[in-house]
Amino acid sequence: MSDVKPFLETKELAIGYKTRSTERVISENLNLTLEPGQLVCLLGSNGSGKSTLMRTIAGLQPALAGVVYIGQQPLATLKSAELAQKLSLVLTERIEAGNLTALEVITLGRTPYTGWLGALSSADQKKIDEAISLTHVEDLINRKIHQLSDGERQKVMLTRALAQDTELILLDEPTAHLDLPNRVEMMRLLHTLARQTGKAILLSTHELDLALQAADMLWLMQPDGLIVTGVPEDLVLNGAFESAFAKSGFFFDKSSGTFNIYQDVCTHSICISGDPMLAFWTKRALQREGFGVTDHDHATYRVHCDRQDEAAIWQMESALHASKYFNIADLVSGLKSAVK
Ligand SMILES: Nc1ncnc2c1ncn2[C@@H]1O[C@H](COP(=O)(O)OP(=O)(O)OP(=O)(O)O)[C@@H](O)[C@H]1O
Repeated sequence: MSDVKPFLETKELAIGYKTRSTERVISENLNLTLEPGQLVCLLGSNGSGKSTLMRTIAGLQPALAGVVYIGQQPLATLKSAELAQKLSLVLTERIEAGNLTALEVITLGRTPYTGWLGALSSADQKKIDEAISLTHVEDLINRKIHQLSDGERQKVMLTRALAQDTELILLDEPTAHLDLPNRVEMMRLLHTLARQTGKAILLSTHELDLALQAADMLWLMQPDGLIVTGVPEDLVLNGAFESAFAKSGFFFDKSSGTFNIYQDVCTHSICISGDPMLAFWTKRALQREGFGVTDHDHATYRVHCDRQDEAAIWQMESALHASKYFNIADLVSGLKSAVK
């Protein structure tokens, strides 16, 4: 047991929606902890309850049962100004920022310390400058918020949360509007931030691959409403990761860490050997074409891939054929004619 005091803890928490006559429980008996310096990714399929959990932890909607502790204090006992000094929340939705510039929005992050009309102290200014330099938004700060792209605005909202300087940062789908390089950069930034600043960061995301690489812990919302937590690699090896996204038509390949589409596998198995990177992409192409791929070299067809003088070469062999190919497209055509 770790004796580190968590920044966030839930005890027997139930989340969901209640009207006068109905109660819809999304998930219950949740005992979750988030420790200093941790980056935790909350994953789950559409409608599994990620936003509901985020909103409940942030105090935007009531828990159906149980308690959320922020620091060591029950959330329900914290005044909103106190909460704003402990927890910042970045949502994906477009914010109504009127005619404000990015810098003005970032500066609003200091409101819990200065009050609405409070003047910025040099300490406030320092926090703002640090946040801007951490997220590299120097070129955006003088632009109006409504003139920024979704991805640019997302970065500004993260900067505002950093300026707010809370122990706990919650982000609902922070990579939703970003292109691939910016998604990778955002995850890397959040990971580094958690490490460098000791803040605890919880984010919900559909970026399974990036979450597997960047998160210290995953909180996996399962289709049955349970949340399984653990180090990403443990959850892959024990099958929890795969079952959180169980759906017919695809499967999670533990050996490559990728989701693959199921194909109708034809009766012919191909043994692939040779250069590991060439073999990886060759396997992908052959599986897409419906070939079974095996490690056994007594398979009817064997493909050996190699590099000679920088060029890639595929040698295909069977009892009846032996051919050389210089790209995957030709190899696939060759195999298709060979098995006819
Ligand atoms: N205001 C509401 N009242 C009743 N049910 C709701 C309400 N908002 C969401 N739900 C339901 O609660 C469940 C969880 O929704 P939630 O938005 O938390 O899922 P999510 O994991 O964030 O989904 P997504 O990945 O699609 O964003 C869904 O079945 C949804 O239909």
